[in-house]
Amino acid sequence: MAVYTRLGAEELARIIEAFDVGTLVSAKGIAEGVSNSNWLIETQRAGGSTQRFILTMYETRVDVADLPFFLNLLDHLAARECPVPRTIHDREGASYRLYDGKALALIEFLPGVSVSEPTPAQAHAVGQALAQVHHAARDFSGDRANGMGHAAWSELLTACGPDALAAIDPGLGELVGRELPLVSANWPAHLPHSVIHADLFPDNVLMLDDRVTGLIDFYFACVDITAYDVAVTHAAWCFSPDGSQFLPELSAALLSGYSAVCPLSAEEREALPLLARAASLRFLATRAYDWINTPTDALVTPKDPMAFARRLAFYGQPCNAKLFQET
Ligand SMILES: Nc1ncnc2c1ncn2[C@@H]1O[C@H](COP(=O)(O)OP(=O)(O)OP(=O)(O)O)[C@@H](O)[C@H]1O
Ligand SMILES: N[C@@H](CCO)C(=O)O
Repeated sequence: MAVYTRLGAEELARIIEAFDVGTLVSAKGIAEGVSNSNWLIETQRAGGSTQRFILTMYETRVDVADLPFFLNLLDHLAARECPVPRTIHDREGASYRLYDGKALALIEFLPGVSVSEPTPAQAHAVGQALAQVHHAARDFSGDRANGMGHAAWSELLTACGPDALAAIDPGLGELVGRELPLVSANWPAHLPHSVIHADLFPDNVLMLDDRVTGLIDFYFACVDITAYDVAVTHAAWCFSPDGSQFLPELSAALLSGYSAVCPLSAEEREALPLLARAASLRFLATRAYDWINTPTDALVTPKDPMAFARRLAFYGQPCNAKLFQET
């Protein structure tokens, strides 16, 4: 249950009064998500029309200093027709407010659901939407380093320690020990950079049939290698959830959707197998760390690190490098 902060009806009504959105008529805590507290808010204008919003209270993971980057980015992308929620500024024009020492923001509610068994048509639409974001962000002036780059994966995996990794799986330490230095040594830093989402998993995409209605949860967004975001999205969408099965039709559809909007250069395609190994390491690292460090009585169930160890092993096989080449 991801509502860490309890807010009473009167408190919520006072918070909503700071925005020119009418009066609060309902507020429901949202169970999905693990990082922040989220409420689905409904308000009513004097004329009787109702509107829905998402109220987010940022808990420990998001640094308040990064909020202008995330929230300005949403407004920049929304203004360029990307399917992302607009932020609602308060009556003083601020995109977030502080309440009881925590930051909160009100954003547009978007319809749609997160799919759990994507079809090729849906993967194609997601590829297109990702490329649309990369394209629309080209003239975004904000800058933010990737806090979840290879230094962070190394640190997290070192903090796990060999014994804990071996307890997850006997072969995990060896896999990580081989892949981490390989990815660092071959990092294609010369490739084009842009603002990237960096976490575009199915649960961060809202869809209606084959249409993307919302890309959400931009709280890992940063400036990094553009093709790395394609690799992250590929790793997130093109396998069975446990990583044991590669889904070639989803892969082809995602890549063709992306390239229809932003063609991938030969150099980017060449680098994608390595970037996909990097993406697998990134999620393996955070998942392994959480697996080891989440108390057994916590409300949140940690995600399986092996699902990304399997992806890492898949992308590391030379015969699979060709899947990123144009077909
Ligand atoms: N703009 C929106 N429109 C509609 N629903 C939304 C919107 N933003 C968030 N949601 C809903 O709230 C849920 C939680 O949002 P989100 O994924 O941003 O939470 P989080 O705790 O920050 O995420 P995570 O655990 O993935 O880091 C989503 O799964 C979705 O159901
Ligand atoms: N999307 C990530 C969690 C947020 O970084 C995962 O599935 O491991």
